[in-house]
Amino acid sequence: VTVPYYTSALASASQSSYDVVIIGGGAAGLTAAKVASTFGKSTVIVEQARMGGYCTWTGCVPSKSLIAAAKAAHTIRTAPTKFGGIQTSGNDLQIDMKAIKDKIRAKIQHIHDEDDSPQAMAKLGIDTIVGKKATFVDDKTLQLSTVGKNDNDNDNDTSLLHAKMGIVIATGASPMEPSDDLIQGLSTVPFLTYEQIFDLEEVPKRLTVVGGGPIGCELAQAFGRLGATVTHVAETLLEREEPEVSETLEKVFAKEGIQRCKGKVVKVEKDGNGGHKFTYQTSDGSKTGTGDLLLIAVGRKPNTAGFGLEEIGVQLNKDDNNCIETNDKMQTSVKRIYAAGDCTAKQQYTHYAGFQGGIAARNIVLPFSDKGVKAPEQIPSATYTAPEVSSIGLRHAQAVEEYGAKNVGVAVQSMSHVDRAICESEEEAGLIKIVYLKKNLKILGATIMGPAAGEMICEIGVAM
Ligand SMILES: Cc1cc2nc3c(=O)[nH]c(=O)nc-3n(C[C@H](O)[C@H](O)[C@H](O)COP(=O)(O)OP(=O)(O)OC[C@H]3O[C@@H](n4cnc5c(N)ncnc54)[C@H](O)[C@@H]3O)c2cc1C
Ligand SMILES: NC(=O)c1ccc[n+]([C@@H]2O[C@H](COP(=O)([O-])OP(=O)(O)OC[C@H]3O[C@@H](n4cnc5c(N)ncnc54)[C@H](O)[C@@H]3O)[C@@H](O)[C@H]2O)c1
Repeated sequence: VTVPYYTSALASASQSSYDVVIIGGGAAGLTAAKVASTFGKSTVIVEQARMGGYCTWTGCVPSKSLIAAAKAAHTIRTAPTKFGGIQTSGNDLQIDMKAIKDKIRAKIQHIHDEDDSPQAMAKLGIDTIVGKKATFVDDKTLQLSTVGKNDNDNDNDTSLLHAKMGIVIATGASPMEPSDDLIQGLSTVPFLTYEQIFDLEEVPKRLTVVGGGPIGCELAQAFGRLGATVTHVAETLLEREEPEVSETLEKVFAKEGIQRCKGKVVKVEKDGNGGHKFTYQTSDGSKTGTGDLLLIAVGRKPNTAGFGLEEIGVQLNKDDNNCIETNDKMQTSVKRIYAAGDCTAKQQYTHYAGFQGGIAARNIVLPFSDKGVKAPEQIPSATYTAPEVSSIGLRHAQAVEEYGAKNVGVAVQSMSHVDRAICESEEEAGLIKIVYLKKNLKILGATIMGPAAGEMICEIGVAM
């Protein structure tokens, strides 16, 4: 697999001093720039790789596009049983992974060109410097260096950039690649993360997915539906959701033929046939399994190292993967420097990253207006498994812990009683669960599992 990482340096910056300087051209940086520019401030984004960040290139856009293709394959396979009167000729659906990949690439390019590119930014009056890495010199100054040159190169290609009002750090996060202390032998066995998986041109015969978070669950199901024999190793599926979600997803995965290994991978090694063997720890001892291709999806770590943050006094949270500490105005421990998005690791979602970016920029350009705008704690999120899972606020157990069992009510509706779900043949798996305070019926949290759960949760968000 080859992944083109750097776009050509495309500098549209016309000056060396701006009101607001933003590091990172992902969801957080783009929204921060749009807000600062809307307030009439001169604004520049420095992006070391590709405008649009990880969501566009290796995250939401390719994953949701792949999931859509997998859903189409699944619909064709299951239509005869679900709806009757629709015939398919056996089970031999043809999947051309290269063609799917090419389509995904085209969608990425479309979104990049329209929404994220230097040209799109220029139309909004925002300058961009692409292909340069920003490193802090002090709280107002960044040094820019060409990406790809190593530290020992005699790099004449550096310049300084000054921020008159403030800087927003929006540098995102990268896949966690566990050391050999955590997964013995991992460094000796080829594996992929989400940074490479969307470049596959063939459906892997036997795919081992490690990790039961959103990435592991979404991709295990998608590749299963596209024809891979998937082994999914994870203690629990979507452990941050209500227990009913994990239980239901287990049943759905079993029905779709995904082999589940409930435990933690502790060791991997080559199996001698071009594949791998893994050992995982379960409640009743260690077990093994094998596969051809290994996908590691065990979390993402904030990009906060190697560009001078600590040297200028920006505090990192050592207990939380060295994410950047901010107050609720998205301001770091250094007054003129703000941070937003995955590098703050609060919750890693595109919409939240954008929201935080907007708050950071707004608080830079209007520092003296009231007390500043704050980022909310409760945000809706959705995981695009089938059925979709969305949630907001507290889970039942969290609400009980905070308010006491006798004060908390729960309303649960199974999808099997929802007429709309029955019509769509989607009633088998899913629920709507709302957790509330009994005394005033205030909603504390909600979970939806079912078709379009990601859309439906917003209504509850508005109600909250
Ligand atoms: C497979 C996958 C699927 C996902 N699906 C969803 C989804 O469905 N819904 C959802 O809400 N979220 C999803 N996410 C999460 C989402 O992608 C992130 O929350 C979002 O991209 C965060 O945006 P950001 O701006 O903080 O960072 P990023 O998008 O990571 O952007 C950071 C940018 O900063 C640049 N940069 C870093 N350091 C420097 C430097 N020193 N100088 C210059 N530039 C620098 C990087 O090159 C990068 O382009 C998914 C993530 C993955 C991996
Ligand atoms: N639809 C969406 O909004 C969406 C989709 C994908 C990713 N994301 C964002 O990206 C973040 C990162 O996703 P992720 O799924 O990589 O991470 P995650 O942190 O959500 O989940 C990782 C999982 O891997 C497990 N794990 C760790 N080590 C393991 C081992 N050795 N063996 C087996 N399991 C192991 C953990 O217990 C955990 O459950 C998400 O939390 C989310 O914020 C969002």
